[in-house]
Amino acid sequence: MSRLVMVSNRVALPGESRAGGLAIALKAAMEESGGLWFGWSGRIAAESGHMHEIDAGNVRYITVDLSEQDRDDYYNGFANRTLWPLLHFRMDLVDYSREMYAGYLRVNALFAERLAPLLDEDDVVWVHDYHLIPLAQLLRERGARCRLGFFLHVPMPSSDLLAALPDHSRLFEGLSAYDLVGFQTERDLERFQDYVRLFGRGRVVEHGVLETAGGRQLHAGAFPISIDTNQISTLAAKAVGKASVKRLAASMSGRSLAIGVDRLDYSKGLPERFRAFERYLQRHPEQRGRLTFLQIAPVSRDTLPEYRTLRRELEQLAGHINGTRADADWTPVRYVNRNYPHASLTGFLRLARVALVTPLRDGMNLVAKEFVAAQDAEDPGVLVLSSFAGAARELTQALLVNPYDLDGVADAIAIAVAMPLEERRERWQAMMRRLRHHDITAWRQHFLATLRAA
Ligand SMILES: O=P(O)(O)OC[C@H]1O[C@H](O[C@H]2O[C@H](CO)[C@@H](O)[C@H](O)[C@H]2O)[C@H](O)[C@@H](O)[C@@H]1O
Ligand SMILES: O=c1ccn([C@@H]2O[C@H](COP(=O)(O)OP(=O)(O)O)[C@@H](O)[C@H]2O)c(=O)[nH]1
Repeated sequence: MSRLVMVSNRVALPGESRAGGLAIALKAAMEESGGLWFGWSGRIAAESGHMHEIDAGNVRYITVDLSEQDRDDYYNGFANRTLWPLLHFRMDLVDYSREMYAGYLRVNALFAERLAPLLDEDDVVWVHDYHLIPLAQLLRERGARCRLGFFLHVPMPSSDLLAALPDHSRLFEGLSAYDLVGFQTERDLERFQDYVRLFGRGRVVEHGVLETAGGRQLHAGAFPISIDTNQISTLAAKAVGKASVKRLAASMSGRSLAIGVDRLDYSKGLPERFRAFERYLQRHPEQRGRLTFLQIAPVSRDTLPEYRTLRRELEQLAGHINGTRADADWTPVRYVNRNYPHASLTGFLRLARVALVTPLRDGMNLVAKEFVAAQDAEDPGVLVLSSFAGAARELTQALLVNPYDLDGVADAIAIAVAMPLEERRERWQAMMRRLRHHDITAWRQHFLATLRAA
């Protein structure tokens, strides 16, 4: 069997636990299959390029340090201030400069330089996410002849938005050096095909087979990422015995819990969610005091101005809602900027009657899937899910909402709180069937089998 080489900006090193779906999903996939995981060490050094090696179980981790300048231009800059907002349909937040783009290409070239000598011809290399779009081309230029696949974890936006990026054709034509390009959903794939046809100087030979300007054929498909369903389910059942979970349960004083769990990111629709919860309290005064909303929001990319502004806005909103709506013995919103490990987080999810997963745009959203897997089959909670999350394509039995429609989200919360047990069970069973079948192992195997056959 050929060796699997995963490449991603963020590598989940042994013992590390930090919010972020890509790292959590790849960790599960990597531990199952073994191989090499290559990426940024997360460390800053005087110069870029120093490598670290760790062997743990069947996985070898090789990571590279970056200089402050490279981190700022590549990760903070072009990846997270240009591509991230663009790919999440937020043109208003896109910040582009040639310097940042040059830094992005420089770090991709450095990764290719360090990785190419480690590759064998029969390796299968799987590159992840928008940080590393040009990597295949740079590896090929350095002699890599193995299979190369790419998976985009974030949405692929409408082609008109992509076309607004300076130098977009150079960037996206780089994808043609891969043998297979994977997206989260069919919609993402369709939008990419539109881009290739309308702006990418290429042609759609047939659905899933593209020809680029240079005449190279490339396969593309939808591969919705998932979770380790059994593991989350088992962990959640065990977690209810943990002290942190028991304390949360005791603190509810018989009230129901609504939960949100998201990195503190503007794509997650948190201000809109807080306002929708406030709207629920206004529109349903009879339910006042019956539901407490716990939002767990570990800080993310917190040196970037957009993220700091969001943090201030949420602090104000939580303060405003609590100041105007709380009672002496009830605080409507609990807002926590901590990162919890899965061992307790899954227990929190299991305690909740309602989960609010209402991103404005999200590639997939693993929290939505984890919430379903964490439920007690006898008394499952209700998922309120944005139709703009990739997960909504699969979890169709959730209460699907438009996160911009505050009244609609408020009504969905009220419906969720009042939903009879029978209906909750039916919806949950259908979603759980899907997740048992389409788990992280199925995702990895499907992508790799398609890549090997491409
Ligand atoms: O590494 P960070 O900059 O701290 O950000 C965390 C990750 O955020 C994004 O996650 C995406 O991948 C998830 C799994 O496929 C998906 O469910 C979610 O919708 C996406 O937002 C980002 O794409 C990753 O590269 C980051 O590591
Ligand atoms: O305190 C926290 C908050 C989140 N997460 C995890 O971070 C991941 C978030 O992935 P998702 O796909 O929902 O969004 P992303 O952050 O990748 O955009 C999920 O596995 C969460 O369980 C976590 O471990 N601890």
